[in-house]
Amino acid sequence: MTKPIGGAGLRGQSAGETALCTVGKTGAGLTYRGYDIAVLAAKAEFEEVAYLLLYGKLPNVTELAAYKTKLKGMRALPEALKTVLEQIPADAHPMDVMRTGCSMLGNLETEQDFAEQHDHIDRMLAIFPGLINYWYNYSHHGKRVDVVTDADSIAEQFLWTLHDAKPDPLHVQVMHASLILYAEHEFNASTFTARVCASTLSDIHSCVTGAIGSLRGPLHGGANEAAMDMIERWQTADEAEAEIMGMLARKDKIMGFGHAIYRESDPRNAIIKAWSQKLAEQVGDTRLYAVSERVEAVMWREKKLFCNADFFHASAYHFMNIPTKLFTPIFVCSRVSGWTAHVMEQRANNRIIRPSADYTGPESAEWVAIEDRP
Ligand SMILES: CC(=O)SCCNC(=O)CCNC(=O)[C@H](O)C(C)(C)COP(=O)(O)OP(=O)(O)OC[C@H]1O[C@@H](n2cnc3c(N)ncnc32)[C@H](O)[C@@H]1OP(=O)(O)O
Ligand SMILES: O=C([O-])CC(=O)C(=O)O
Repeated sequence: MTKPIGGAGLRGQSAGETALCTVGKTGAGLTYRGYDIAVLAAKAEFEEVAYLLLYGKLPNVTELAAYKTKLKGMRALPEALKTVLEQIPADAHPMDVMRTGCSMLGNLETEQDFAEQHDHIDRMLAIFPGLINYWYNYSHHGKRVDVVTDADSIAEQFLWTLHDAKPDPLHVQVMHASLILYAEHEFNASTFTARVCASTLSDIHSCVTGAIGSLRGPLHGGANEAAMDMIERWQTADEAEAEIMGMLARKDKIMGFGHAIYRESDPRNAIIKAWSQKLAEQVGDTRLYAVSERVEAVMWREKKLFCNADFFHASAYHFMNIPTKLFTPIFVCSRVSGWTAHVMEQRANNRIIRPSADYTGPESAEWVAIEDRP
């Protein structure tokens, strides 16, 4: 079934060109610069994919090693940023922490010229995992974690700075796949936000700060947390089925299902689902994976709605002992690569993004002096 063109949410309308990504072009596929997501997720490290998006080609051995060394050297948090993070309370939303952290970084290390863009982008990629986990550990456990670790990759750095220990290699492998799956997705809401901001010739931190705000919402990146909150309420697959049937009858939105572009499946789902199953076996889970699978089956049977990238990410992250509130910040640590690739693409061929609106207000209104108004 093809989706109708036009209508609410600019659905089906082209809002520009990109050489970065195709979404659902053959009905279900996803490619980054022509490479199939399934191949990238199976064979690449996240840094290779970030390099592909940001520098235009897959790196060779020397280029990848140099890129990882560069990123490794950019992990330290400025003291002023630590001070700001330490002021943010434990009950703050971690996406608000990401937004503030990114904005503060822009105050401390302001992009003065677009010629510096690559260095600022690489700095954000390198610093974001430590940034959120420094705040998390300080606000929740009173602990100042060292974010300058020996972690070999962004995937490992996230888990290492979260748990303040070298992570399980299987978990690092899953994180690479997860970061690759989340890296880029054409003109989704947060990327479009970044491009609109870039089109005014604003600085890179403003583009990313705005994008973080868009990703925060439960209809976009926030769905992975919302999915987790939902599935962890259920003890058995049968209970999950009964509850989902009730939610559908009440016309509730089921988080982690449906998509604005894909019609029959999200190609990222099968990949993260397989990892979730493997992790379930590792931790001896007999509940969450079974619950998730049943919800998937019921949603397809009842509504022909399929899991998007977020649904099985919930259980996968949970099995790796990642607190639910940090799920969407991981999305940021990944998608910053796609956002900034789009910012550079926008800057390279810019015209300010300024669509028109169909006016629906009154034709003309008569001025009434304030003392005469009802
Ligand atoms: C990484 C990501 O950002 S992926 C998206 C993450 N977001 C979520 O998982 C939130 C839940 N999903 C949704 O809200 C939607 O599916 C969106 C926002 C992703 C896409 O929205 P739209 O493009 O407007 O959806 P679409 O046009 O396909 O909806 C068709 C119908 O299915 C319904 N529907 C879509 N998704 C869901 C859902 N998750 N649960 C229940 N019903 C749904 C819609 O309400 C709509 O019904 P209607 O015609 O009676 O109004
Ligand atoms: O494309 C979208 O609308 C949402 C999405 O899946 C993403 O940003 O990864």
